[in-house]
Amino acid sequence: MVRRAILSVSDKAGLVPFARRLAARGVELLSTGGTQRALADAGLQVKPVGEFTQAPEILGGRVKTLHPRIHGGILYRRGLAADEADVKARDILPIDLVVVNLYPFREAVAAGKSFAECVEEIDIGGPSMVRAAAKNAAHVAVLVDPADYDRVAGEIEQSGVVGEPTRFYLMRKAFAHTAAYDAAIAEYLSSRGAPTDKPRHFPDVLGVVYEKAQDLRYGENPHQAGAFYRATREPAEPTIAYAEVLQGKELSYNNLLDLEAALACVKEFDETACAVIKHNTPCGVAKGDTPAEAFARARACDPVSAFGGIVALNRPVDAEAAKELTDLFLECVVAPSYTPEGRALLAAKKNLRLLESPRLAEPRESWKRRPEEARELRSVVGGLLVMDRDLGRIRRDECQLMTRRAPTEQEWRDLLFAWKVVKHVKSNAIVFAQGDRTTAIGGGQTSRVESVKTAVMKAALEVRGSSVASDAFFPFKDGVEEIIRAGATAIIQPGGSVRDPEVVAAADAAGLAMVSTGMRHFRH
Ligand SMILES: NC(=O)c1ncn([C@@H]2O[C@H](COP(=O)(O)O)[C@@H](O)[C@H]2O)c1NC=O
Repeated sequence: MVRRAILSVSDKAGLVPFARRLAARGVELLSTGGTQRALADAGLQVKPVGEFTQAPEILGGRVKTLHPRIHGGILYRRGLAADEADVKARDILPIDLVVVNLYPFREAVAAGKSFAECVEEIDIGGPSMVRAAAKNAAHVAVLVDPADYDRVAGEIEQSGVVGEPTRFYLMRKAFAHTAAYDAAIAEYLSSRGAPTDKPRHFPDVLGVVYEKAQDLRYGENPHQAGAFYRATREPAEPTIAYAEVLQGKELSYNNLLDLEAALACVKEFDETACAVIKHNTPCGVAKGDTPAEAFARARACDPVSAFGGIVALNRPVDAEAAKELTDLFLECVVAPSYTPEGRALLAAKKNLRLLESPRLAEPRESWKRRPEEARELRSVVGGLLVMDRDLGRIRRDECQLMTRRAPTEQEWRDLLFAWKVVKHVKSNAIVFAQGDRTTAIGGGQTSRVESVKTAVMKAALEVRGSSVASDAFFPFKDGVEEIIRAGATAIIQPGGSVRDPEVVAAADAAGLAMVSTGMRHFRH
């Protein structure tokens, strides 16, 4: 029976209605300063912790619940003679429900508060109660997330107790909560040698705590088990990790990888755009006046590869786009939303996995990244490689002209389009583009010239007159010569090869325009 609850929360969302439901079931409420005031202001009967412990809050709130009457009441093993004798001898009353969420330490760091202010936001009493209650989950329920209030209140209303499955669910959640909290503190402290130091870009300790979103049928191949973990807090930018699955077969490991690649590619564009991905690399990218047109143009770049592809669109899918999409066998589609007609048409393709990522429709400026979201992690055996995500973008005025001839206006448009796409193609990467669409893509080859040849060999569209992006410099002039042979007229590339003079001479001899970005976009 839940007789007594302690409530001590920084995030007061949902607190009052929840406490009201507890009080209605006769649960005695104990609470700390701010939480107690919030409850009392709402007209609830609530006992201040200081009154319960006969020890007032001291040190400006640093010590409020750290008391044997609180921790004894939480931790004693109900029914164990020795513990029962202890609590009786010391007049310790049971606390069967602990409702706590912690000082907003991460928010203080994100807000750029001083070291001393951030340290003051390290919660001590809260995690102690959470850990105590979680340890004693055989007898006590612990709530760290307002999303769970309703479930717990419902159980207490039904039976007066919180059932064992819920208590153990809450126990797991509580330790994950304190682990993530402590990991954030460790990472913050290890990112500087002394309080006044400027934080290091990469901390000495990486606080990586992810929660399992789902077990996957298997990993990259059926003999490899797989699971998908996601950050405990949803990022502000569009992400596959928090996209809603509207229909279709279960997502696989490879689907998730490809969806991430598709999403990353369309996120480059503010205008209506579509990316078709196969094996984690684009096989067609295009802008269009409508989503339907963008998809049709992207698909046409490599219609053979588009079969079984993964598609991302950055505009709502309407009936017209849905008709185009259902015309082809696709594995997955992700878009910011679907019109009811679009949704109904796509529903006919039962296996097609349909995902909705509403943040795709929000302006790029609102995609504010926390530091950990600007990092990319990859594992090696026994280690993690960490780097900044490739968020590099180039403006036209940042490019340097390498050749005698400068690009025409149309070529500039095509070059900058191709440059946005080439970043997402596996290295060595070569992208031909013309008229806001890719006309040929060559990637994943072990030499640059091979990537050019692959692009041209596979081209389903006319490549003559295209402009070309290369993700890294040309080590030899052979790649450029192949581009010239294909009839392309302009090139954008990082520049910086010792053989740049030969490469430029080849381009000049053919009347090509070539610009350098000074930025490389390897993607291994
Ligand atoms: N010092 C303590 O004994 C203590 N006990 C609970 N807290 C925290 O105080 C916060 C609630 O404070 P208030 O009810 O005053 O708004 C909660 O985030 C809780 O985790 C404490 N604060 C910090 O350690």
